[in-house]
Amino acid sequence: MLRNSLIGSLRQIKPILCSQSLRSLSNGANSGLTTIEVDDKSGIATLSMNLPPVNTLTLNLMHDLIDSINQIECNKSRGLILTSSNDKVFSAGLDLKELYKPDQERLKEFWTIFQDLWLALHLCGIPTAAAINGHAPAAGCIMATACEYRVMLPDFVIGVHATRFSFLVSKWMMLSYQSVLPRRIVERALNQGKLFSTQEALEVGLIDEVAGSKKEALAQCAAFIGTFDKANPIARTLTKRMCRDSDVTELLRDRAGDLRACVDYINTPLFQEGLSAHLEGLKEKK
Ligand SMILES: CCCCCCCCCCCCC/C=C/C(=O)SCCNC(=O)CCNC(=O)[C@H](O)C(C)(C)COP(=O)(O)OP(=O)(O)OC[C@H]1O[C@@H](n2cnc3c(N)ncnc32)[C@H](O)[C@@H]1OP(=O)(O)O
Repeated sequence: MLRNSLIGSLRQIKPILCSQSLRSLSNGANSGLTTIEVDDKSGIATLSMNLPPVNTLTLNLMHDLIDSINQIECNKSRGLILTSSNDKVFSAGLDLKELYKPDQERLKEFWTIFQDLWLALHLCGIPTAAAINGHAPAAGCIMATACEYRVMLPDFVIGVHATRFSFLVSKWMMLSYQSVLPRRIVERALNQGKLFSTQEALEVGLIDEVAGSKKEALAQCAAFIGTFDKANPIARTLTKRMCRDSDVTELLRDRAGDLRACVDYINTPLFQEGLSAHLEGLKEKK
């Protein structure tokens, strides 16, 4: 019953490219904001975000990421490693400019594609790992928590600091955080608007390992993906999705309701004033 409902709901987001032959993966279908490199020996695909200066999740980057995840999954790669081609920032999270005094229709599209991206990553059938080679605040952290394993480089920060600028997070974003960290730590960290240093993130379990370089981080992610070699891939995929069922059901059950609540909240003076101050702060930092 649970399995059937899960498979049913998963069909909604099944990659539409799966019938095509995609052995040589390219980003022809998107605008080049991501790159995919498949290691011929291991069969593992590395998906890099490549939107200077800080990989903000714009509509275009999110579209590209979803296309790329679908391509990698359809091509039956052995695993997916998400990383950044910027050596200082993994992702700065959602594009704040999209949230400031937004055009209402575009805001709806923006939030819907963010939901899609999280679902695509969270339910990706193959093993996933994040090589976090730079700062990963807010939605950058949420993308990393949607992966199955996290390796991070030293001297960066990761976490959801939304409350610092009067943002809330959706329940599904909170559940994503909570799928990695104990609830009491999530509650405290979300309320504090805490960004964890690499070392703190390791201590609480937000990341699994620290790496000395990006090359090492990719190797550690690949080693993690290798740990599934003895598992039957279909059984593994179904098991992963069953484990994640309660996290995604919350969103799949009422995507429209989530969209409405988020759009309403983003339009409040509380949110807009907090965002305006945050954008000023980013400018003044210079
Ligand atoms: C009751 C109902 C409940 C319903 C629920 C309601 C939900 C409401 C939804 C609200 C949203 C939910 C949660 C939010 C998720 C997000 O992801 S919001 C984004 C948060 N991210 C940040 O705050 C990160 C901000 N950036 C930084 O801290 C730094 O940039 C950095 C990542 C640490 C990198 O620093 P550095 O390398 O020094 O680069 P900078 O010089 O700071 O930045 C370069 C330029 O990029 C611009 N920029 C940075 N981040 C963003 C961004 N997220 N969006 C847009 N633009 C960004 C920065 O301003 C610089 O621009 P220029 O000055 O023009 O060069």
